[in-house]
Amino acid sequence: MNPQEQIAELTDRLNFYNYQYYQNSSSEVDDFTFDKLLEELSALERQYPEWARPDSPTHRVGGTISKEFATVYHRFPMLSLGNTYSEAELAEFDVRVQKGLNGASYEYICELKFDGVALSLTYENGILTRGVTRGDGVRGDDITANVRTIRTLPLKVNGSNVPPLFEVRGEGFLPLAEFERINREREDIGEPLLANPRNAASGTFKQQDSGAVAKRRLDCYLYSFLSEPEIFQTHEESLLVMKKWGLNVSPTWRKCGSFQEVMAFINEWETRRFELPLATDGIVIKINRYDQQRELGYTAKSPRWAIAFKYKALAASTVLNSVSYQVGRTGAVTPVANLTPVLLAGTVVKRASLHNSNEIQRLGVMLNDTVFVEKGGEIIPKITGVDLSKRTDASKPIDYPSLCPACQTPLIRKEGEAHFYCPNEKGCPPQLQARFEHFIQRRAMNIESLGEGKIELLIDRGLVHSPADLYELTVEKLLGLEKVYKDVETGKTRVVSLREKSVENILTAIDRSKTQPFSNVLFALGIRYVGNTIAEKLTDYFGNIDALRAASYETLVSVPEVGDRIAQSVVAWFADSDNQVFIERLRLAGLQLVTDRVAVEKKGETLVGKTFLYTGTFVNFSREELENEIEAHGGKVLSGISKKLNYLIVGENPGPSKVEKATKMAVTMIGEDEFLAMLSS
Ligand SMILES: NC(=O)c1ccc[n+]([C@@H]2O[C@H](COP(=O)([O-])OP(=O)(O)OC[C@H]3O[C@@H](n4cnc5c(N)ncnc54)[C@H](O)[C@@H]3O)[C@@H](O)[C@H]2O)c1
Ligand SMILES: [Zn+2]
Repeated sequence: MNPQEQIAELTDRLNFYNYQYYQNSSSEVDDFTFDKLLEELSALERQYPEWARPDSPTHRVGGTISKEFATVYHRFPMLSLGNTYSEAELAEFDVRVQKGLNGASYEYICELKFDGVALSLTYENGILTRGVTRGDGVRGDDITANVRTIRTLPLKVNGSNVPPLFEVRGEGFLPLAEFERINREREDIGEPLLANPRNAASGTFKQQDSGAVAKRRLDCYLYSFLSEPEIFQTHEESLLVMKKWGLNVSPTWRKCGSFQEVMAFINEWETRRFELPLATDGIVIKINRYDQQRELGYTAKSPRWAIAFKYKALAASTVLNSVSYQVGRTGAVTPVANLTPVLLAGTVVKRASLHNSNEIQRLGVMLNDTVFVEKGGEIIPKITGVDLSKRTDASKPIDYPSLCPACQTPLIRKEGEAHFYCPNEKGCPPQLQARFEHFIQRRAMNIESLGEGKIELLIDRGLVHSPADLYELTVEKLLGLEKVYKDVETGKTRVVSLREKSVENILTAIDRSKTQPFSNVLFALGIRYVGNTIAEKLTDYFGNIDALRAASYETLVSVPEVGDRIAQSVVAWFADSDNQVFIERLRLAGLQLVTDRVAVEKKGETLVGKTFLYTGTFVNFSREELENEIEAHGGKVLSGISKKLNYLIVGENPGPSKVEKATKMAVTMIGEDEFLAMLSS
């Protein structure tokens, strides 16, 4: 390839990666590879400026705007950041700063580089009026409704000297715990897993249904303040005041007076960042004084007064000793790599996920190979490659089992799915155990006193085969049972024994589970693809198990959020005679198979993410109607005045103490008319 072709090829390729990344929230390559290719293109363009294409990604912010949202022009452009992975290049940046400031002294503010989605938020008269994505830097998508679902983002800012109009910028992200929760739930119902927290956050912010967005608890850290005229002298001052006004500023930033201090900050956070509740991919270094920022200025794509130092994904190399195969609740078989223990990002890694057999093939990994293990945003490290230079005759191909490792049933693979499955749903021990664990979890029947090995013990002794058997347990059957567990890895033993107190706890919890609402029972049944949310939708629609059982495929697909796959799965589940017996046994045991709640019909989303309390009487609504109206529009009714309350709706003859408390806590008070206007806004 000649340089012109090379430039064209790189331009097309990087534009494609950008498109996938910003438009479809998916990464075709890892960030390090992307950044290296961009650098390569940049170097070629410097050498052969005549071949640089007008659509080159080197001069432009990578994002795009979409048709699904209204387009908003930014008051101030939203730029990217220059980045580097090396200390030497960072030192060069420092030298450029020195020169640019003609020898004047300066300070840096170092912050973590949060790995999410850049957001611009506008406040008018203290009220959050607009949330916009970075887009192409000049204009972005208006995602105000979605941004309002972020609980830590104040809908109203209170404080002294708040300018009538200002903009704050920050990073919207999906906390790691939330990312893991969503993936556990997806795994539970057989949905494909979200790849990483950044892409998950990006995809979530772009959803049309802000009710669905609210269910994923997005969060946001703010790191920049803009107003005209400027009201601060330094970035530090802006961070302190934002914090004081209740805007969520991460406490991890530090002022650094020298390059050495910057390096110390970078080194300190290389491993500490894994303790943070969100994914980070580097450090952002910014000149503190605004006048010096102005003096240094901007390129077309990024400020000259700031730079990102990005951490290479932390990697270690170690030996793959064996592969274990875990069988999940749905029968899906997941290969797990057992490694020679190795230190990575401050923790000892002994295991890594291999996802599925495609992944083993893609990596070309063999037993006894030396492999690279990386820790990214996710908790479980992953194998990213094989060190072929260390491969010896000892390397042997991984024999993917054709039989279930637990029950020896031949595994099957459904078309279009990456996983192999054990089809022996009713007899495969790990599937059985996982079904029990699903049944007893808090969001289902809430019998968690059966956790930690106790269920295993009951299955082991043949006391329970189906969750319905739980309701026939007695003190006599349980008292005195004991089992010694030996950890294969550590050799340590653990005794699980059922004495009087734990037997009492178990039986009480089982008894109490009979009052769990129908939607919990429905979720507990473990019908594939019927997660918590779908169980609630089905409950709202059918109201009881008999109506659901009688429902045809056509009826089911007409239920909100129920698609083809779920409907098929529900029909198939009820057609199974064992499941019918199961339900009858649960009915006899006294479980709730009918709902007692009156479904609130959804009317709109104008109140999503907002919280309300009311006081007094109203012209258009009874109190109950008012509550229903709030919920029907996606809002939430709180039980008292707290920091979490956004609006107090004040009717006639309001309670003086509520009004007084709301005034003291600066809660926004609105009348019935304003509330009506909000409903339809
Ligand atoms: N893997 C892929 O396919 C692919 C494709 C496109 C881009 N990317 C990655 O994205 C990068 C380009 O994205 P970019 O233009 O958003 O640049 P960037 O993410 O490297 O840096 C700019 C962004 O950093 C964020 N940020 C986080 N913490 C911050 C803080 N404390 N202060 C200021 N900003 C902070 C802001 O959102 C800002 O817009 C590339 O370098 C690459 O690593 C990857
Ligand atoms: Zn099996």
